[in-house]
Amino acid sequence: MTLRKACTVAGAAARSGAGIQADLKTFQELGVYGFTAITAINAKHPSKEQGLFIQPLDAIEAQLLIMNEQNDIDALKTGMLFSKEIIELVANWLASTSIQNIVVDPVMFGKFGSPLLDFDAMETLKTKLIPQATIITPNMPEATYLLGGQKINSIEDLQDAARDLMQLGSKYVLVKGGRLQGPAVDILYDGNKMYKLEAPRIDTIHTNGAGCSYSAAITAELAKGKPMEEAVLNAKKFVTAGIKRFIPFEYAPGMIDHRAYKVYGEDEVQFNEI
Ligand SMILES: Nc1ncnc2c1ncn2[C@@H]1O[C@H](COP(=O)(O)OP(=O)(O)OP(=O)(O)O)[C@@H](O)[C@H]1O
Ligand SMILES: Cc1ncc(CO)c(N)n1
Repeated sequence: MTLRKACTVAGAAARSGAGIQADLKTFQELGVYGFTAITAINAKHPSKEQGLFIQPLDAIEAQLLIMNEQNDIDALKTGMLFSKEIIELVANWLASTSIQNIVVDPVMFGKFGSPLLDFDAMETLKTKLIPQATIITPNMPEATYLLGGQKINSIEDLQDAARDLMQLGSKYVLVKGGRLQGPAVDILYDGNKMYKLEAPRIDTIHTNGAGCSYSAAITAELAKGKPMEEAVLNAKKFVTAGIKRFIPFEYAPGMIDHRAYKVYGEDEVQFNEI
């Protein structure tokens, strides 16, 4: 069997729970080969004011060109892109390729609200990148910002947000309800059918990288040729297992364990059309 290739265009995260490192670990665990293009280095520490190092555009462009030299990328995800200029570069490059499966994780904030997207980049994200996406995977605050301030406080609000976000032009929308109370519910919508994914909530603060790894797992599954519904369900199982076996960190919330799915097997996730 040919080894499928998945690619991530995202920021590096020093603790490796989130960002490029999380993506690469996820690709490896799910059996696809991973390519990376690093847009920024996120190395925040409580004792340091600024730990975000944005990479020059020519460095990012060089990585994109190298990754796609053989024109054999099966699926690609974007994570932290930070600026209008980087989003434009990635969007223009994507339009020049024949990549079929494009997962856009519209990363805007770190776990505790540090900005990972420039305030003037939102419009470019919405008009240049998202229309090229096969699926977008916003969490609740990201969905709210993409929808110009629409509040999300319930599962019904997640459903409304999924419907409204379809207007931005992706083929599928996955709105993640990680910040709601109760079970961990996400909504998948294809413009026609709507699905609810539900996993038991795990009582932990160590969920760093859950979102990045979720979109990376969807990318890996799409690279293997899985249909979207199955790709999202497998990805949810992957991320739920990772949260369950979290890796605590001393002075800050720790991260998910990317090995968990392979080591301990899958967890119960309900997937129903609603
Ligand atoms: N405590 C938890 N127990 C079980 N599942 C959770 C928990 N917290 C989040 N999830 C699930 O993890 C996935 C990621 O969701 P979340 O909304 O936290 O994304 P995110 O904010 O983008 O994550 P991050 O910023 O940490 O990368 C979703 O499927 C969500 O339902
Ligand atoms: C580099 C990077 N990407 C994404 C996130 C969001 O979790 C983060 N904290 N850091």
